[in-house]
Amino acid sequence: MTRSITTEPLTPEAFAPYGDVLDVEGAPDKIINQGKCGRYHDRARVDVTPESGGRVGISVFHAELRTFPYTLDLIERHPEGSQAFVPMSADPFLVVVADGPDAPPRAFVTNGAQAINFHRGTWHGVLTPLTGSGMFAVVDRIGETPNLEEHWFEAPWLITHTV
Ligand SMILES: NC(=O)N[C@@H](O)C(=O)O
Ligand code: NI
Repeated sequence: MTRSITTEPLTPEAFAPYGDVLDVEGAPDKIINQGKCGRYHDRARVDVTPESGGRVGISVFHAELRTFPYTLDLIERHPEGSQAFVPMSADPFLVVVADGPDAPPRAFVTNGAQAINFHRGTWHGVLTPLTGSGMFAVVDRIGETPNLEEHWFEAPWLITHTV
């Protein structure tokens, strides 16, 4: 049995229970660089549990592009750290989150000018680019522990998208 959900546009309000949306909506917090740059200051909660030996790191992911309908058969979470996906091309990508393994997932599509940061412990789908280079800077916890809990669905979710 395949269950289906459809995508919704990504907004900071809708995503708030799961993480942060990084964008340049509204006025910047600071104007810097001789007035040539707006700084949207401290807009994501990076958490790497240093007390458990974690440190923050920046990696680059180069992921294959995916298409709709997208079959979601796995969600995961990182109990010891947050995880940010920062696209290195101005392209929309799919962001899947869930309140728990037994809760229906929520699927968001970014607008091409957004990055996201999953809060520590947020159930999410893996990095899922849709168009562009598939290249992302990923800010997350570097440490000796796996920092990964996976849940494989008995029945996959089919994610559809209507433009
Ligand atoms: N495994 C890994 O580094 N990436 C996943 O955590 C992911 O969310 O894509
Ligand atoms: Ni992850």
